[in-house]
Amino acid sequence: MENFTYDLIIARYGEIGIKSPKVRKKFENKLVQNIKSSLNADIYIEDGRIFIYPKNFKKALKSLKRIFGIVSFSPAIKTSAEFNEIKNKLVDYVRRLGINKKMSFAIRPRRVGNHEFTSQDLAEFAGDVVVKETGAKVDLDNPDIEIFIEVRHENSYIYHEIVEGPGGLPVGTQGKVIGLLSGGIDSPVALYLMMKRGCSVTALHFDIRPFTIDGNIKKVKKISEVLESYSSGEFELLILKYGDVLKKIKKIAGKSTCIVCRHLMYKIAEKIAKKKNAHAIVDGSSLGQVASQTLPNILTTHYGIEIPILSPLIGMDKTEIRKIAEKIGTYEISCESPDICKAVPKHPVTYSTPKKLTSILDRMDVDEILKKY
Ligand SMILES: Nc1ncnc2c1ncn2[C@@H]1O[C@H](COP(=O)(O)OP(=O)(O)OP(=O)(O)O)[C@@H](O)[C@H]1O
Repeated sequence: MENFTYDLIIARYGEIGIKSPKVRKKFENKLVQNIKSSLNADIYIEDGRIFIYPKNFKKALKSLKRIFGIVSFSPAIKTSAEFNEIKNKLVDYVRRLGINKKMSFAIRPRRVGNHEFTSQDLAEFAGDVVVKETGAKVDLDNPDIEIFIEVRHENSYIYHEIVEGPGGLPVGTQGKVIGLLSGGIDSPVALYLMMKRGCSVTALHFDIRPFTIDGNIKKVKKISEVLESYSSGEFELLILKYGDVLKKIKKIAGKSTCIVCRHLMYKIAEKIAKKKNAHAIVDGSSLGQVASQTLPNILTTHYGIEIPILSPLIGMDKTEIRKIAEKIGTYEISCESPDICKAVPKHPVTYSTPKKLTSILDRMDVDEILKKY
């Protein structure tokens, strides 16, 4: 690909295409806006394809892998729908690709609009051009290389690569969530998955020092930078001091420290959700992974919270979560230093109840705590 100069990138979207025309238009516009916020380019949408003319090609190819909503894309050259012009460009293209007589190829034609030829005519013509130019053999079932020629109205596009995009929905089309972001492996993955489903994210990190090491904040900031690179500019990180609150919780809650700690994090997140116009809280809980993540504890920690608490990792095991973390680039950062909370009791409760939680909260001035956030 390095030897090539292309004219444009053709990007495809998936799920947006099956929406009603009104929703589709809205999502398409958001996708274009997100692409524009990530790269400097002229962009057009036509017949369910996005035509991107970037100022910096290399950077654009890298950026498109991180824009949700894009299913795949292809760097392409453009010419008219005239067979002679297609021939000239195609000859140049297969030369640069280095196709030779030992290789096999297939032409994959596509046609949109009214033309005097069919897709089959186009494939036969183009196949002939390539055979004459290179001596390569046609193999439609298992070719060494596929050459795509799309004729769209008065233009044609030639390409040979289909690069996988991240899929999902454009960030911002599904509103905003408050994401609880620790320095661990799980929560960055949870937030990534919600961005992939179209949510913009305000990430909250509760700074629990002195119950953790100083390096944790630096780690959270680094993780946030990675997450931000997938967000098309719709990500922010808020770091909230929580050490003094945790001190109080530990003193009063004893074995239930983790339950009360998580519940108050949700309470604070709920308050911030109202301020930020967010519609849900997201965390990285995965059922049974640690003591606070049993079903009774989940019920208790969620008690009295009036907006949904979403846990996209709830049914995943550690290996699955780790794989995604590696793929998106947060795993190594999360592993840089251990993310241990020194407030965790020796024997944390695994079966708590809302009644028990309420009795502990009654002994704390929760309103006073919430006022600070
Ligand atoms: N200090 C924190 N700030 C913000 N959110 C937190 C914090 N600690 C925990 N959370 C949230 O609570 C979830 C469960 O945390 P817990 O420590 O019980 O499990 P974990 O498996 O270690 O999670 P992670 O790998 O995300 O740290 C986290 O995934 C995260 O969403």
